[in-house]
Amino acid sequence: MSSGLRHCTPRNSATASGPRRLRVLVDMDGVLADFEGGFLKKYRSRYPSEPYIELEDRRGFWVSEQYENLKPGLREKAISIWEAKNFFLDLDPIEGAVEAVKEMSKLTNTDVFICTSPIKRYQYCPYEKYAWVDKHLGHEFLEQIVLTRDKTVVSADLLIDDRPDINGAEPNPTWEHILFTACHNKHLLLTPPSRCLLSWKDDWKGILDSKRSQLNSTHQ
Ligand SMILES: O=c1ccn([C@@H]2O[C@H](COP(=O)(O)O)[C@@H](O)[C@H]2O)c(=O)[nH]1
Ligand SMILES: [Mg+2]
Repeated sequence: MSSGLRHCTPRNSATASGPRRLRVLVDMDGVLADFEGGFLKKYRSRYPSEPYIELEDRRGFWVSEQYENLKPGLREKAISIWEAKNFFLDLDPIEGAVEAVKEMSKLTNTDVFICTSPIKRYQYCPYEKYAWVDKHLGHEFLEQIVLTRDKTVVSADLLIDDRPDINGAEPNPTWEHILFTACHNKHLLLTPPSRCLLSWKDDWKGILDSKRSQLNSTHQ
């Protein structure tokens, strides 16, 4: 006879039958898709007589701010590039990203989600982010997309993201932020215990393994 109590094991806890699953969020722009390279190419082609910033001179997450500082009025021109049709769809994959994410998703006890912030002008961007994932990672990855403007409310163990400051409604996100190196953040000094990935050639598996050990030791 049932006691009326539900004895359920939280899906994400270590159990006698095995370790808990690791959940990894992987950002899209600047981590999987080459936002900065794609922007510069289209900006220079659309505004050939305007000044521009070489990728090695990029500083700060906001492209629009650095362009506005370069010349007043360039903020709107910069924004017009990523608001245009096919901007997000045409982005090239970052070197090694597609292979790494496919490999990551095949690891045992690992769930990978693509966690990306769409722009608020939604005519093209959300559709094109889905289309990009379909094109480069395959149809099955469409199940793994999280579109949000606030990544702090998404629960996971790791977030691999090129944006240095990730804030939102949740002051204590569950994930550890792994800063993915990009042209705009490579000059920042990380203070331990903050960790980074220099590229997809870097030891991302080592980071997942260490997180897994950390979680399995604290949850036993
Ligand atoms: O100057 C900029 C640079 C980027 N953006 C937009 O921000 C998001 C970044 O998304 P992440 O998920 O954090 O990678 C993307 O939609 C860019 O278009 C911006 O608005 N202004
Ligand atoms: Mg990003």
